[in-house]
Amino acid sequence: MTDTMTNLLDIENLRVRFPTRQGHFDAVRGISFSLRRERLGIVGESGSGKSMTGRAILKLIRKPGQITADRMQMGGTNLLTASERQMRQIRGRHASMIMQDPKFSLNPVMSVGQQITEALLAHEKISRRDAKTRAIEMLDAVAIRGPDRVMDLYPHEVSGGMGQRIMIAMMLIPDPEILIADEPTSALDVSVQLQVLEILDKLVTDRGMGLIFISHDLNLVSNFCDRILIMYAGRVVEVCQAGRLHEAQHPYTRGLLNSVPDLEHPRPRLDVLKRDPAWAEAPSVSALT
Ligand SMILES: Nc1ncnc2c1ncn2[C@@H]1O[C@H](COP(=O)(O)OP(=O)(O)OP(=O)(O)O)[C@@H](O)[C@H]1O
Repeated sequence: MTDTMTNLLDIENLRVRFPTRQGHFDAVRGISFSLRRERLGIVGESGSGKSMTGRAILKLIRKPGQITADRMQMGGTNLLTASERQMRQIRGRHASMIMQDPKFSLNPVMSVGQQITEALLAHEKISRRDAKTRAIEMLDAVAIRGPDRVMDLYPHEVSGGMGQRIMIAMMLIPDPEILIADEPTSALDVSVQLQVLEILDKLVTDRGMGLIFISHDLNLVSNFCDRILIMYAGRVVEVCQAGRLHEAQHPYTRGLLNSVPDLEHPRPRLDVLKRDPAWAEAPSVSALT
């Protein structure tokens, strides 16, 4: 049975800092959370520090950006002291990240089939022929119709939704325990969005993965995730169980909820989100479990 109570990840007092001409800018300002085998949503407006949080977990912040924390533990590994070599292994085997636009992540001069096959060969001791069969099975697993044909296509020949599913297939090759998805569906139209979400959902349920789902769309996240961190100005202002979002207390969360159109209870005008400078100064709410 999958152990659902052990934390896959513990992050305490994480900061991401960028030096600037005027001093420094803290994109993430001391946030704490843990991840179990669950769907954890991170929501907030543009610039609130969601992507930097996701990238910091895999130490993918580009220089001169700096990551500091009191603790960053992924299973048995202390991420704070892990070398770049160890981090590459972690990124390959334990945790993967799906970005918003797959076109930037796929190699433009290799066919889809070649990319998946090469990735499989790099991770497993199998023959090229078996790798090809597995690649077709993987495309099939992420609901790609006619996988044989898709194997021969190049990234520019596939649609956004298909590209995103191919990326998910690639990310699953090492069978990671943690998947970080940064706005994975925001470039897709609604029906394709749902297909990609279904695939991610199945992965958490069937493989017992922990998913960090980053989005600016509170509505989407509340339907899809188990627990939600609401970020504002680099801090976590509120933590909610998705099913209890209607009980959210923080005015920023309430504002995000009220600025979403509701088809069942339409309002003549949506609320404009008002901001209070005090929100940015309040201490970050802990989401450790
Ligand atoms: N290299 C950099 N130097 C200075 N500031 C940076 C740098 N990279 C990012 N930032 C700032 O860090 C803040 C957080 O960025 P981040 O990408 O995490 O936001 P986000 O919540 O994911 O927003 P979005 O939804 O737009 O992606 C932003 O204000 C951004 O301008």
